[in-house]
Amino acid sequence: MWNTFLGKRLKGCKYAIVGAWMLIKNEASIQVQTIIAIGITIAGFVFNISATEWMFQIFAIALVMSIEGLNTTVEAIADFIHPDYHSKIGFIKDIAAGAVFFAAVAAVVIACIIYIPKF
Ligand SMILES: Nc1ncnc2c1ncn2[C@@H]1O[C@H](COP(=O)(O)OP(=O)(O)OP(=O)(O)O)[C@@H](O)[C@H]1O
Repeated sequence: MWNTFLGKRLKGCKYAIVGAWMLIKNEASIQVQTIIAIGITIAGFVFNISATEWMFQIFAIALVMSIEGLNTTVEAIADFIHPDYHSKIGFIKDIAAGAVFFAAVAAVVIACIIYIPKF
């Protein structure tokens, strides 16, 4: 069953879910973002935000957490291939963190656009 086309895709999903759980279980930054995601989702229900606002909010949460996951991946690869201090490793880690910063700024702006008018 697992060697069929569908079986291989299902196996891929299983690995992806395990990877997502490992991120949530082990990475402090992902844990903080998960708590923020839960908080902002509760706020969405409390303030009864529109379908369009839900779409932007869900997209912003997914964007930040996805890029944070990739940032963690880059850090893990960098530490694996070169555990010692190296200016190139520092550069690679800094630009990976910079990618998260872009998404985080966009998410904060989206949250402000949705929630500031509700006060
Ligand atoms: N091996 C290294 N060589 C050079 N600079 C490094 C190295 N490791 C880390 N740094 C510098 O320290 C910063 C933080 O790196 P670190 O791996 O601790 O990531 P972090 O942002 O603290 O992420 P996390 O908390 O998820 O581990 C990097 O952005 C980089 O500037």
